[in-house]
Amino acid sequence: MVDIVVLETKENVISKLCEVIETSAKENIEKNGVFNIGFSGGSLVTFLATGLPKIQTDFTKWRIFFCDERVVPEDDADSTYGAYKKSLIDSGKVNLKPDQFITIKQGVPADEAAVDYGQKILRCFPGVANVPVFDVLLLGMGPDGHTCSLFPGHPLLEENTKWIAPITDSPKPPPNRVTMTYPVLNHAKMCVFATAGKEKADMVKRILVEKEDLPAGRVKPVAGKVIWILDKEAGMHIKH
Ligand SMILES: O=C(O)[C@H](O)[C@@H](O)[C@H](O)[C@H](O)COP(=O)(O)O
Repeated sequence: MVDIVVLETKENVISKLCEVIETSAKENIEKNGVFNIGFSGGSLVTFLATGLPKIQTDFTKWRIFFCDERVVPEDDADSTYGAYKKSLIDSGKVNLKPDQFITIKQGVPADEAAVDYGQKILRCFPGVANVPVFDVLLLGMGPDGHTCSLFPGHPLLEENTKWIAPITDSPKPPPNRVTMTYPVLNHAKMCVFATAGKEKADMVKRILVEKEDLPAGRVKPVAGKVIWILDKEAGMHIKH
């Protein structure tokens, strides 16, 4: 099921995004005692740094994974974990500790980091049948329609076995990353795109209106839902 929400401003997108997260966190913590959520990088870092401090939740029950991560040192400006550490942990804005972030192995190449990350995830989902079921995966969409580190025309789009795959030729720098693959994305309970800005409007139209086969458009959880939260600029071609 695909829900599309078009709101006036980027601030409205952030508020709606965090409202959705807050509701899911409450439900999953009440049911399972833990909230397994995946973070992406890019503008989502700022969205969450702005919105998460305002939500009501027990952050100590959160376990945060990465939908994709750059294979760089954590103190590198390109590190997605590094960006969240600075904006959410070091800032003291929310009650999250470093060990609540399931981070990738440092100092190894992408292929080794990917295998290790898949094993780390498996340890967090004991007894998982075939694919871990995340409560929420927060996704971005690049201007080329990529999501996570799944890029148009890349062989990784056809990866249907590995949960986490390496990429060493990312067209979006840096080149070396690990990424969740569609088997994981499409087994989540809920995937959420938070997308703002007129530079995304064309791609949003190609994916959501013209149904072109692009990476972000392939996110369709088999037993879950996907929500696109857009501001009016990114959603200018969406009839609502
Ligand atoms: O680490 C990354 O590069 C991200 O995970 C990436 O997939 C991002 O979500 C999109 O590129 C959208 O980024 P923006 O929202 O900044 O355009």
